Amino acid sequence: MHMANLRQLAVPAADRLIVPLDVPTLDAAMGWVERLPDVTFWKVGLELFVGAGPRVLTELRQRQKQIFLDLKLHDIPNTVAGACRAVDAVELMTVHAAGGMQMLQAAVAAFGDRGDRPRLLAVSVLTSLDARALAFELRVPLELPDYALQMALLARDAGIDGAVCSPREVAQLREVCGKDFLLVCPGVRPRGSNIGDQRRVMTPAEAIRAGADYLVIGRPIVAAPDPVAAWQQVCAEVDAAL
Ligand SMILES: O=c1ccn([C@@H]2O[C@H](COP(=O)(O)O)[C@@H](O)[C@H]2O)c(=O)[nH]1
Repeated sequence: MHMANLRQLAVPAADRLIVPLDVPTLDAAMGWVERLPDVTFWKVGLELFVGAGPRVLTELRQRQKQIFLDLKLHDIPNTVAGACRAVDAVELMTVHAAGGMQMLQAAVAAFGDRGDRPRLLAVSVLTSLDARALAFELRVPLELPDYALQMALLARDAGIDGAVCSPREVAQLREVCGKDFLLVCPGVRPRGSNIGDQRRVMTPAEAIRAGADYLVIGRPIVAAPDPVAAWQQVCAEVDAAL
């Protein structure tokens, strides 16, 4: 199934949720996989990949889990292409749109027409940034939603399959980038939960209704007093929004 067609299909909520394994060791990661057996899609980010190495991908694969390798590659084109060539058997992986057209095209080209290639996502604007940081720290002379859109369009023009964006921008990106552009949203917080270091958040139901294909939800589930109940609650909220 082409992932971008999820919204047109009756895909249950659980298959649209990705839970990050933001832990330092393989044991800790596999502990979560056992504790939340209904989670089918796990995200491996920098902390776990640096701490546990590629073995974590093998372990997840052996358990028939889908994998989002979220390394947010951002380097010169040759280096990013080399890293992409080394990636095997993951469903999704990330590069930074801010790496520019040549870097994005190098990432796409690195996979060639490999049938098992991951869907490539470009991070548009990190969900931990707000308009003030974009303007006064990064000195980007565009409004944040416009910049996020430009980053997504750059990625799409480079042949990237989709973008990581805040739910706040997902409706606009969906409208402009089209129905087949995969949109994956972190920065999702059930009502009343702690936003932590996230800055541009919406609830799971709002994010799905706005056009997200997948939601990435970590701490509201894993830091909840009862993570299984928190997971089930998010699934119910998303199911009701579909
Ligand atoms: O813009 C981005 C890109 C990636 N992330 C990642 O998503 C999860 C979010 O975890 P929470 O605990 O739900 O905040 C985390 O692994 C980030 O690395 C993001 O938050 N924003």
